[in-house]
Amino acid sequence: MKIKCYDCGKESLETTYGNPCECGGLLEIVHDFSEADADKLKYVFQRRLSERMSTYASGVWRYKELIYPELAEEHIVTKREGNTGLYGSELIRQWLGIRTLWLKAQSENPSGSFKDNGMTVAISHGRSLGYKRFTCTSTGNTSSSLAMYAALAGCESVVLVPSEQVSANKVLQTMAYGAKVIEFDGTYDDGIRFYEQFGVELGLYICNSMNPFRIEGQKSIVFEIAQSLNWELPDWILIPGGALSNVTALGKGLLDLHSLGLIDRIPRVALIQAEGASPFHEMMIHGRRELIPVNRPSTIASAMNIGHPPSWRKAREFLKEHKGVTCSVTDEEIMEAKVLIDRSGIGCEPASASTLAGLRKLMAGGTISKDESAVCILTGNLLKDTDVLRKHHFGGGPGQADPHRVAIARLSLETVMSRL
Ligand SMILES: Cc1ncc(COP(=O)(O)O)c(C=O)c1O
Ligand SMILES: N[C@@H](CCOP(=O)(O)O)C(=O)O
Repeated sequence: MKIKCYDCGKESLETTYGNPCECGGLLEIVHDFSEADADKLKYVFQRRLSERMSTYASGVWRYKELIYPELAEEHIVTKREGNTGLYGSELIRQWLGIRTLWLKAQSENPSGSFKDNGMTVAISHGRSLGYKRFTCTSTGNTSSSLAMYAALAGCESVVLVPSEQVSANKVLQTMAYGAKVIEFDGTYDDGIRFYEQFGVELGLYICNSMNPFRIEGQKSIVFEIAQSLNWELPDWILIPGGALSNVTALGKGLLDLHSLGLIDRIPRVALIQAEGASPFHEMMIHGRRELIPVNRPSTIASAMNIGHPPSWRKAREFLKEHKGVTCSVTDEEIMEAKVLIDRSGIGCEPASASTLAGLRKLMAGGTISKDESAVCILTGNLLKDTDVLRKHHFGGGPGQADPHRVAIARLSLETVMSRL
């Protein structure tokens, strides 16, 4: 395994972790899988499914050989993350009119989002280097995950969080795990710029997704999907896009599986952004060579409220080379899809629902056919954003909007029966 700059190709030391290369490019982990044996790997991954207590009970560390083979087990900080459900929903399938649909509920992770898949690897790496203080900037999920693993490892965390357009639940979750939260005026993009400028001087271990160990861990999401489907992936995988670490990891994971011979075809990937924060989609549909940042991104899907995604070059390369597509959806479309996902019993936060909204749009536009199969990756938990839920279900005030809520003056069998 080596660490290389994606842009200038220079090889880096392991201690450069969460900072960009001197040239400003993103670092990337390059594995040598030339000795790997696909059948043996399949056998090992299958056997580990029955693990309950060991490190390999984790849905991330089950694939250690493809993620971070060199790391000594004693350094691993795990909460048996991953192992999330892959569900079908007849309600949603019929709403779309598609042949086959699965929903991958990353919301079932220990801190409630897909961030745990990458964070367990980043924190373990940082700990192996002797770090005791970890940091990130975040719209709330990265910080919750970071704070949880840092606490688990007996370490400290300090996080930079925009003072507006983030979910209070996520900030509270982060604080509850013991992180020092520094609020600032600005967006996630300003936080990233701060680390680009001062990351090295700070001397803390940075866990944002420019950290290549995060990307390695996040690859396990598609490894799990592939293993659950007996190494036969669907025609399409839909994923939400903000900073674009998710799609970058998905692409890298798919290429790993393909080069190892664990899958024989790479499915098409659809990257979905929220209309108010869609600089990547805009670049792709207009065929621009450079991304034009959005200075004031704004969407109800606060997890994707990002105007200058750090991983855009990597994301573009994968999507271009493997017939990927992009799409943007409005906040209304996101909420319509979210209500359905919640009602299906699976549930998710707004950002995740963009995948289903995007699938519907791409079907309506003829890009995806009803005879194809798809997986939507649901990245975060329903309870991650109760402000949005409150607004939707309470509308103008408690009890007013949702037809499932009725008020009765006195609790008696007659009054309850009269409302049934
Ligand atoms: C719940 C959720 N969904 C989607 C995203 C977007 O993923 P990415 O920023 O990796 O593109 C994020 C933020 O990263 C998120 O927290
Ligand atoms: N939604 C994210 C924003 C992207 O963060 P990163 O982990 O990709 O750097 C968050 O929860 O902060």
